[in-house]
Amino acid sequence: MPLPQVCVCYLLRERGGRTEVLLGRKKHGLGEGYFVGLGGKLEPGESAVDAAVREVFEESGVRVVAADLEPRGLLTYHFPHREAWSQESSVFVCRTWIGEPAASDELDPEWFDLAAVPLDEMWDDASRWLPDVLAGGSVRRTFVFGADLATVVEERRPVA
Ligand SMILES: CNc1ncnc2c1ncn2[C@@H]1O[C@H](COP(=O)(O)OP(=O)(O)OP(=O)(O)O)[C@@H](O)[C@H]1O
Repeated sequence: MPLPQVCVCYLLRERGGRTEVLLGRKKHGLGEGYFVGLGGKLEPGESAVDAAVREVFEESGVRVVAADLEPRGLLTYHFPHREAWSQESSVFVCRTWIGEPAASDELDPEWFDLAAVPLDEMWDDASRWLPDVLAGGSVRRTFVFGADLATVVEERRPVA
């Protein structure tokens, strides 16, 4: 069975010569309480890019267009102790949008300097790839979570 597909999109802006990323504490659902980027599940037949455009709008009220989304990779999450949580996430970064981020049912968006991303309040895998992606990199990685459903117990990179 293919894994359920989700997407995440990190909005980046420049402020005073520094780069900031838009995150928010997830109000409910998978990962409740963690700081996350904007994103969610793909609808049937929807591409990851189209889902990211839709989710960014639903969760923050800002409009991005598909051509401005920079694809930055694919993450596979395995939860052997809770198979329903296993999923695959397409990762995007976006620097152009219309509107001002506003609170939604999903999260209250906040800007963070890239040097102050709250990695200790995010999913455990984030510290292993997010700083690099926000600095311009890409990621292709598989993370396996343990029985506590929170700790990464194994990390795999694709064989070259
Ligand atoms: C396990 N380690 C993880 N580390 C970092 N980020 C993770 C994650 N696991 C899920 N994510 C992100 O969470 C969103 C999907 O979550 P999910 O609950 O399926 O979606 P959400 O409730 O927002 O869905 P809808 O808005 O209903 O579509 C999506 O952005 C996805 O990239």
